[in-house]
Amino acid sequence: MARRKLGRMKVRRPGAGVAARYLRVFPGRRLYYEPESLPRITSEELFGDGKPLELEAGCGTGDFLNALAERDPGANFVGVDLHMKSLYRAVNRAAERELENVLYISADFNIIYPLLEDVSLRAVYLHFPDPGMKPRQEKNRIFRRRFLDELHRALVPGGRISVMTDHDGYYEQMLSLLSGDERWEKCFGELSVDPGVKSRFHRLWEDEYGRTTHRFELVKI
Ligand SMILES: C[S@@+](CC[C@H](N)C(=O)[O-])C[C@H]1O[C@@H](n2cnc3c(N)ncnc32)[C@H](O)[C@@H]1O
Repeated sequence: MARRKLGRMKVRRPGAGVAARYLRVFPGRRLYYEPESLPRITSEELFGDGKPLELEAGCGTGDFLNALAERDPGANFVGVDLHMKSLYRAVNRAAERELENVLYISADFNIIYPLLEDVSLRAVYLHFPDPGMKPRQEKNRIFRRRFLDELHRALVPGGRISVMTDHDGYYEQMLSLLSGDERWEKCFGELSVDPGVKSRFHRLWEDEYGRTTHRFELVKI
């Protein structure tokens, strides 16, 4: 099945109050040229408290992140994605559940790094990232050397990156980037966090199309 077919879905635009509460938009030009004009991705700046912070890169419709937030009110959760319709769905569902500890940001994760503070994130999730439809789009992948360097800087000691992908080629590239990188404890197999809810793409690839999910965690040493 063509991957792009998965993008079709009907979503209602959130009302102004819901958007103001749950959605932030960080335009690309501003993020790239004037990141200091945007809020930093910390619990203090985004939620006004000092709770541990977890982040999902390419959160899509937020099914996984909203479930994490509902399960753990003692922490804050931020989802970042480029696709506004997916974010609308994530935001609408956060509002329906009256979650107080989740926020969604419309932004390109590949240029968001200046907003991440050192030693500030407890966990990062990268689940079913886009592999790119064409070879020339592979350069837009999120999992690359800079991703590992910046997240190693931003995670607390013992902090985790959780990765899942159904894409064999992307998985091979991840393993090759990780070979010889001794900054992480690498754990393959079941993930340590399972909110009991699969993300939209996890359901699609695993349950509907029977694809195998590669999964691993990197724990910052
Ligand atoms: C295959 S979907 C997976 C979504 C979700 N993690 C899930 O498992 O259902 C990949 C998501 O990554 C987002 N994405 C791709 N490149 C991105 C980037 N550079 N910055 C932020 N989001 C990105 C896409 O918009 C899409 O929602």
